[in-house]
Amino acid sequence: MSTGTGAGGSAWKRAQEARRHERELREQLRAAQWEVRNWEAASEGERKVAAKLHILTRRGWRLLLDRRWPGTRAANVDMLLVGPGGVFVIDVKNWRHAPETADGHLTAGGRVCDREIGKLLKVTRLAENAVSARNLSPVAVQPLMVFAGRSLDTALGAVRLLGEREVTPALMAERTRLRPFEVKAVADHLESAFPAYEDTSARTGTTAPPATAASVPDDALFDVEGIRNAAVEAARSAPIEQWMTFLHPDQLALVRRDWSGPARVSGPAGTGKTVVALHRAAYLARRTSGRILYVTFANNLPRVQGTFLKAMAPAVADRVDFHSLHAWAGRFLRDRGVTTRLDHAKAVDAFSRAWQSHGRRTVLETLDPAPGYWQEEIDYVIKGRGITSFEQYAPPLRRERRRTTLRRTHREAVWALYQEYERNRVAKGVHDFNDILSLALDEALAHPGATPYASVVVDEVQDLTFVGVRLLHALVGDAANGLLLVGDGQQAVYPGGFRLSDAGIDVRGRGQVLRRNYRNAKEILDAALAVVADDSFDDIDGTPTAGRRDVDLTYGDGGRVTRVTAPTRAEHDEALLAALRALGPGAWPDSAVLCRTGAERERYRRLLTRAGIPAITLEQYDGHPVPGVKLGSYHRAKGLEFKHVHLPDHDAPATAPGDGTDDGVARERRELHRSQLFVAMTRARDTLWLGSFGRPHGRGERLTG
Ligand SMILES: Nc1ncnc2c1ncn2[C@@H]1O[C@H](COP(=O)(O)OP(=O)(O)OP(=O)(O)O)[C@@H](O)[C@H]1O
Repeated sequence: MSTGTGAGGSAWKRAQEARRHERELREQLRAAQWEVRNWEAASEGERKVAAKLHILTRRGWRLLLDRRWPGTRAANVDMLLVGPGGVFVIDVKNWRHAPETADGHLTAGGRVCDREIGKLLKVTRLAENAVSARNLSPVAVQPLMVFAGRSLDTALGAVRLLGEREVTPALMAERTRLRPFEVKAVADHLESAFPAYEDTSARTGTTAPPATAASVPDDALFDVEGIRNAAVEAARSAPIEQWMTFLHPDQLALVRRDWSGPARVSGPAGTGKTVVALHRAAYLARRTSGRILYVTFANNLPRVQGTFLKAMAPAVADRVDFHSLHAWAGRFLRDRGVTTRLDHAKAVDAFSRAWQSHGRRTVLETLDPAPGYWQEEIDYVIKGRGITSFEQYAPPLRRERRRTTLRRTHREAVWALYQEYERNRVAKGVHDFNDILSLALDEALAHPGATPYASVVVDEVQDLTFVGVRLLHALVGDAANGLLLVGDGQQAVYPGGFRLSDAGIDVRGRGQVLRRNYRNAKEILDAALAVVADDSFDDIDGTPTAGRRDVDLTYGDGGRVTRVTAPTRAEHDEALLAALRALGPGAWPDSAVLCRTGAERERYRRLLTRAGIPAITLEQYDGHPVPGVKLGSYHRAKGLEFKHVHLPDHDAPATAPGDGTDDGVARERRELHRSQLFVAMTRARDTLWLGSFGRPHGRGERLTG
């Protein structure tokens, strides 16, 4: 065995490598100190920090020293640093007393120094403004206050406070968001936007420093090991996604906009609404000392979106709370000391009993003999809209997105069923999901200002109920930049609906529509739009919208839609497995199998397991990459996307032929099915697999175009 191959040998090699690296870093620091030595505008402290940061310029960063603050005659910006980790606006402090942070204030030696923070934030805004011309999101611009001669790493609101020792490792550890040509373009742009204040040509001096023993730094504030670890860490982590840094000018304008009250962002599938919502949440978090609440309906999405925000804006991520609406409402009530007893199973039982005594053999059965439709009527129309008296429910109440005409006699029967359900539920001493929202709304209205939220961002708003939206509105009211509602009425996957104006939310003049699709290949979007082409819908702001909408595509041609029709279910399933195997394990993490129901999802989970194809459910997925195919229902797939999407049995009929369902009810159900299928299809970026198989009684309907 030769030396260097055993464990001891490789440890020796590593130690040698570490020593070489340390020597190199110390030489670099010495060279950097030499380069900034003539920087006369700077204090000694600034020079020390600049020398530390100068080391980064060997790793693709650009350091701009002592820049003029545009629009002022005398003010300056100590440093602007642009590199793989983004743009940093740096204020160097060389204070006699150690900086301290408490209760949101910065102090030193008993003196409050908040003005310094305010000044840095102001100049950061100017830098944000400048780089927006390069389509950079504000999240890519971070304010740093660096303390010469100190060792610390903390934050005050959006400002990170670092010691001279910590600053270099901290910046090296930032995940990569700019590629070399982008660093150059952004730095060049900033160089002209923030002109040099003094003649800082000394920073570009190239004369080699004399290699005397006296100039070798022996500096406790130079963290060689920290730098080495940060470099290893940075090399290990993948660059963050492009959309986490760069936005389309239309998106950027929305993210940075000042809204005088509640606002609405809509747009067809894949047009970057969630991207705008996430950047907006980060932007708002930077501008307020309050917290931001980011809410969706589905309970798996908050985890995923929280993971994304952490990657794109780690400095503010801890001030944005991601929750599903119901989970948040439950927590809010608990915090307020309101007792609740949410018990879905018992509530369902209360309804079943009510149906037995007040639904069956009534006029309701002539429209739909199955109880599901009537339970939805109670959940989404009556309780979802907070209706508490028959007078409110009686005609002419518009039942949004409910196609079936309910005459007065029908509504009376529904009301009797509802009252019986409520009696049964109360007798069991339990609450249903709608009760939780209503209780939370009452609590929020009774105690305005009871939550710490400065702003609320709602994603997938079309799936919330009227009461849910009112609750979120109640948290911030009509405050400027308070409520942002993001979503697309075409992607509603639950029955029923509401209009914002009925909820007292006025977004007139504050609504924006996004039109550029960044997700789907053309063939996929065409196939999906064909499904809903004839289904016009009313958006929550009341705008009537045609099913087929104008969308600008980012990805032109390309993409593949595969339709497989098998004679039997077994052959259909085999074809699905063959399609997954053809993709291969490398593609599985960005592939999904989506099903209409949870039961179907379980069925396909078993199928994949038996076939040896690893799979994780969307309930388990939190936005971090994991090996294996994602498996979930259409409902759970909302807001997500995958390179390859498979929809087995995608055209299963919404209603069985001859089951006694009224035409209106059947039509409504088919429409909802099409919306759900549309959502599932538009999750696909590159390939879409649509499976169907012959059913004994035929398909019952034709779903796809
Ligand atoms: N400016 C951008 N540059 C590059 N990609 C972008 C940009 N904006 C959005 N995207 C990408 O477009 C895709 C769709 O974005 P997003 O999920 O925000 O759309 P959406 O409108 O919320 O979609 P849906 O309503 O269908 O859920 C994502 O892959 C996102 O990364």
